[in-house]
This record gives sequence, C-alpha cells and structure tokens, in this order.
Amino acid sequence: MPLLERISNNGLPVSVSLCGLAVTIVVVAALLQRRKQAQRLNVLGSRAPAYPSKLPLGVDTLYKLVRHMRQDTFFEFTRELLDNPGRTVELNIPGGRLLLTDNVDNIKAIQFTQFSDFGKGERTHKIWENILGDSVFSTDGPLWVKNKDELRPHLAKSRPNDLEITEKHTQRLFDHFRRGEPLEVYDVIDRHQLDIVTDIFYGESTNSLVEKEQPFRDAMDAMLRLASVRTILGPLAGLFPDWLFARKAYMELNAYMNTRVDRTLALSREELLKKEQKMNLMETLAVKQPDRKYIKDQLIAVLLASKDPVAITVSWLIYELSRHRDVFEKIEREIRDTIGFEKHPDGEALKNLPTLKNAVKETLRLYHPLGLNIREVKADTCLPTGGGADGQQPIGVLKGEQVAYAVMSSQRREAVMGFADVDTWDPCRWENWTPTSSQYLPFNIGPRICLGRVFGHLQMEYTVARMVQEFDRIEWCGYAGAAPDDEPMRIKIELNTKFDKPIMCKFIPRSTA
Ligand code: HEM
Repeated sequence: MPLLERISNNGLPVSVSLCGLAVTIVVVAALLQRRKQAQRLNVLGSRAPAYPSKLPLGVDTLYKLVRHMRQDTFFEFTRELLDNPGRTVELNIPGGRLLLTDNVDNIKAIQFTQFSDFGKGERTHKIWENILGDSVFSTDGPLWVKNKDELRPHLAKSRPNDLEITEKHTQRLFDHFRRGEPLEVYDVIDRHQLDIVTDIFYGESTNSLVEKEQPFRDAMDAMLRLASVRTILGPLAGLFPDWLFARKAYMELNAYMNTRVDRTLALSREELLKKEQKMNLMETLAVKQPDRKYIKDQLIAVLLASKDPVAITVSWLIYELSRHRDVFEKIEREIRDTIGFEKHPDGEALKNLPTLKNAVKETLRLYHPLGLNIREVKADTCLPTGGGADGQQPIGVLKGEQVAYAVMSSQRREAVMGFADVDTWDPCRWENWTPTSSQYLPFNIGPRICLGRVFGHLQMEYTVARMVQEFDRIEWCGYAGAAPDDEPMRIKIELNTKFDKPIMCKFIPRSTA
C-alpha cells in the first residue's frame, strides 16, 4: 500500500500524520548523527560529564538555559553545572553539543596554547552579522588579523586629548550626580561612556547625557538583548532574525551609522590626510578603505568593545564603594596626599593611587564584564583536561561544536584564587597578592588579547578618581522598590555581566557635605 494511503487509513488527518512522520525523521536522523559523533569522539579522548536531558535533542536543557537567563540565575546555574572534578560539562541541546568549562587549563588552551583550534566561527558570525558584520569580534583567520592590525594603532594608545574629552563628559555626568536625588548609576555611567567613546573614535559625541531622546543607544541595547538570547539558541537563532524581531532598532542603528559614515566618506582623501595626527578612527578607516560597510562594522565593534566593559565595571565599582566606606576613604586619602581635590589627574597621577587601581582590579576579578565567552571548534581536537571519572583526561571535541568558557566563574574559584572569600569584594587583598595569568585574565591572553586595556584602565580610573575628588560620599539607596533592599544583587548575563536590579545611589558633593 502507498505510504500516504497507509497514513490516512490510521484514522488521523493526513497533515497531522505527515507532521509526525517529519518529526520522527528529524529525531532519528539527529540520533544517528549523534551516534556517529560519539564514535568519532571516542577516538579523540574522554568525555566530560553530560548534563542529563529528559527530552529528545536536549530541548529541556535548552529551555532551562533560556529560563535561567531570563530569571537572572544563569551565573548560579553555570556554577552548579561546573561543580564536578574536571570543572567541565557537556550540554546536549538542539543543534549539537555545547561544552562549558571554567577549568583554567582549558581556558588557557582555548585562548592561547591551542588558539588555532578555537575560533569565533560561522555560527557567531551569522548571529551577529547585522551588528558586528565582518569586524574584529566576529572574524577569524586573515580577515581577523587585518582587522586587528588596522585597529591596533588607534586603540592601543591613548591620544593627548583623550582626558580632555573625558573630562568634558565627566562634568555632564556630575551634573546628574549633583541633582541630589537617588539615580540609577548604570544608566548615567553607560551614557557617559557612550558619549566619550563616540566623541573620541567617531569624532562626534552622541551627547546622550544632555539629550532627552537616545534613539541610537536604545537601538543598540535592543539589538544586543536579542543577540544574547540568539547566541544561546545557537542554530535556532535563524528563526528569530533581528531585522524582523528588532526591526525598529535595526533600522535606527543603520540610519545612525550610515549618516555619520557617509558624512566622512564625502570628504576627499586629501582633506582627510591633511588632519594627520588629528584623524579620528572613522577618518583613519575611511582613508584605508573608503567603504561604508567596512567602516560601519569596525566602528560598531569598537563601540561595543570600549563602552560596555568600562561602563559595567565602573557601575559595579560604584555599587561596591557605596557599601564600603572604608575603601572610599582610603582612595580619598591617597588623592588628598598626592594630587589633591582641585587638579585633575593625568596618567602619571593615577599611577600613585594604588587603592583605586586595586579596586578596579578587584572589580574586574569579581564581576568580569565579559564573564562568559564562546568559541567554535575549528578542527577535531581535544581540550587538555576535565574528562573521565577523575576529571583529568583530555576531552575530545569535534569541528563545528561550541565551547563556552566562564572567566568570571574561574576568577571566583577558591582552588584557583588561593583564598577562601572568593565572592567578597576586597581590593586590599591585592596589597599582598599578585595573581598569575591563569588566575586573573580580564583582558584575555594570547592572540585575541584586548586591544584597549590601557585605554580602558585609564577611563575607569580617571572617572572614579574624579568622582572621589568631587564627592564626599556615595550613598546606596536600595533598589527603589524593584526588590526588597536586603536582597543580594544578582548577576544578569546579557551578553555582558550586568546587574539584575537597578543600582540606585545618591552622590553627596564635597561642598555641601
Ligand atoms: C574593562 C575594560 C575592558 C575589558 C575587561 C575588556 C576585555 C576584553 C576581552 C576579554 C576581550 C576578548 C574577547 C574575545 O576573545 O572574544 C577583548 C577584546 C577586545 N577589546 Fe577589550 N576590554 C575592555 C576595554 C576595551 C576598550 C576600552 C577597548 C577599545 C578602546 C577594547 C577593545 C577591544 C578589541 C578591539 C578587542 C578584540 C580583540 C580581538 O578579537 O582580537 N576593549 N576585550
């Protein structure tokens, strides 16, 4: 009997039966593929413990990951998952295996010793296509090397007027602080950093601290929020394209960038070259390759790289300073004894503020802003350790699989840090503790090391030093009704490591204290 006839004879409508058949075929094909992969993996090495899934293809595991992400318990969940001898776990989700690790030897292999085995990969490129295009953050191989080489001269140094520009926007930030009302710290710090980096790298600030409407910032936020969920969804991300699910943001982002890039492209090469040392990044890129998409991709990547980690770290730092008056006062004493409260610090002056430096480093340890990162396996290979019953055996990984590594989690492990109070913010520990590059790696190690680490440190230290010069204290004001004030602040993983509740603080100026 023909297949269709047999299906219709079992009493179900043909469409339902066909649907069931299609699902069965997909599931069987996936199971067969997994069996083949298991055979290849056995040849390569051991396996990490697998997180148990109850539903085919790990649909329930994916659901749990998304749920924990939405409930801001993702960080706690990953710590739970990694609580095994090899600090590595295998998650089977639709689209394939995802390995998660905070084992420092594995992190070192991914970032450095086996760099060529792990890349950003096609999947990341596809998911981030409409935000990062072909930029340094989303490419591998020769294109990534070219991108990095072109950005390095501009990002790896700070320019003579960087602090002047920073000060202009810092004054605007302080205008908000001086209003005397509790304010949401991250909101203004994020705008502050956006205004600075667009001023420095684009040559035109968004001025979001003084403008009422912030369409560009809102658009970027909407695109990033969607992209972080799409990253978890992996191969299913294609079902939720950003140009459709964040249409307004997608249009706004493009309109904003195109207008600015086109304005620069309208200048002749000679006009641009005349500016010599004063060329901003947008102009430098326009001279190198006068192509709208190329310039736009690089600039958005730089904006993302330079704004978010700095703004997030400074916000966590203010949160902690508002709760640690002793540390605030120690920084205050160091400022009083060196530059005083009138003169603005320069790079040299900041070097003489050890407690401020330690506070920044401790914040990067405890709240690493890029806490979780992901790589695609480029060829069948092994992670050096974390497999087998003892958690010491190499783990086989297959080309195309995804490996996520959690630096924030490794920087909070007692066995790695060498002290017990790993979850406590304590800048003073740095007076007697110099971590190795396996213990503390906020800027990555190896070829993909952060290009803006000097600029980033300068921004963070300058902003906080100026804050302590101008303000007598920071008062923590609870969560403004968003949650009971005695609830701990949780970490919200939204691409970066943010806060699940608003950081509400009041800044008391020195003159009125
Ligand atoms: C708190 C401040 C910062 C932290 C913690 C930080 C951290 C990082 C990390 C962990 C990476 C590696 C990302 C990956 O491998 O996927 C990275 C890459 C990068 N960072 Fe930063 N960053 C900071 C500030 C900055 C600033 C201010 C800039 C620009 C001025 C910048 C520019 C870059 C660039 C261009 C890359 C890409 C490097 C590559 O893929 O080759 N970063 N950063």
